[in-house]
Amino acid sequence: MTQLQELRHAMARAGLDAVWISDPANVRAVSGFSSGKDGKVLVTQGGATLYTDARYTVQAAEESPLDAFIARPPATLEHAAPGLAGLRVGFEADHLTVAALEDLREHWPQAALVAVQGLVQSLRAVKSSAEVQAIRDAQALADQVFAEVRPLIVAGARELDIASEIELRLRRAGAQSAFDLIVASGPRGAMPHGVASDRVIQDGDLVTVDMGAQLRGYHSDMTRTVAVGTPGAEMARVYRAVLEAEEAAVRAVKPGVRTAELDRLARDILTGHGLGEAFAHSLGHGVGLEVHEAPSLRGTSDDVLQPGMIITIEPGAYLPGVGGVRIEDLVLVTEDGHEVLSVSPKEVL
Ligand SMILES: CSCC[C@H](N)C(=O)N[C@@H](C)C(=O)N[C@@H](C)C(=O)O
Repeated sequence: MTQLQELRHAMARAGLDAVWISDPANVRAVSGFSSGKDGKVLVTQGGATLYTDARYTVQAAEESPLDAFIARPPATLEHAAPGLAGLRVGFEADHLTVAALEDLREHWPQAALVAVQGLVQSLRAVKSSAEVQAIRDAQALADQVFAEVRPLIVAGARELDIASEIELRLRRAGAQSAFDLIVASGPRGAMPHGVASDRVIQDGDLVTVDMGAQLRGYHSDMTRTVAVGTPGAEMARVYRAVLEAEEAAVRAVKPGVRTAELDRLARDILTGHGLGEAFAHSLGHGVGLEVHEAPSLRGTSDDVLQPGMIITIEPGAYLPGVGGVRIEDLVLVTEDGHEVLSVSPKEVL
């Protein structure tokens, strides 16, 4: 079943006649149009139209099988209005701005507008084989770039030097960085999202490198924490604890497992090492057209793993004023278990 067919089933279950898709990743998912931020899609039970403007006439025809209507608002909304009279039309409440909702109300006075959340996102959680290949390729590139850059992570280098080397190599390979590169050394490692700064790496530092490639619209995500010289005994102990939690959670990945249970498993191990409070975020998330997407591996999540999901497993421990460790793998849920897509070696400390 195509994503559009699945969406129509989901719409019927939600009692919707139509849905107005404005989230860029969702626009891309249902239409194939890669400039999702400059496009919208109206899906009804009988049709689907991509709305974009004249900058994208050629691109829309090349990328999307959907009928395209080339105009800017309000002409786009006026074009859609007659077909929506008397219908229940969903809009993406987690993306549409209040101003854009007012526009819909003004131009579609005869439609019943219904706030929906996660309608398309939930369909994106299970990847097609083409999507799995795209993410596999993005991760393979990230692994290759990490291997090239690892020797440059030495005392005297700046975090920014490492980040710019990674970005340059990704760019040269036709990709780009999936997010602002995290290179957090020494005490800066206590910031889970410590983007690269001008700090000079010191002998004895642990350095957390969290990087991903964006290739053909799909993302990868991986973290390695590496040692420069010999780290102190306390941070080496923290590293081993995080590695133990990470490996245990990866081993437990298989269809049918509740993601909240995985988070609990990793958290319990860190708690056993006195690091429960230091694990300041969720165990992981799905990865695809966005770096963070469904499923969520948060302790409060109701998500259950299914074959075809691609998730991260990334426990961490962050000690303010001292440093931090995160180790993250990108994992494909398979029919009978899992496959780890990230192959960069993990240090043994
Ligand atoms: C700004 S994208 C950062 C990507 C990074 N690999 C990452 O996912 N970091 C996690 C610590 C994170 O942000 N987790 C989220 C899902 C959370 O726990 O809320």
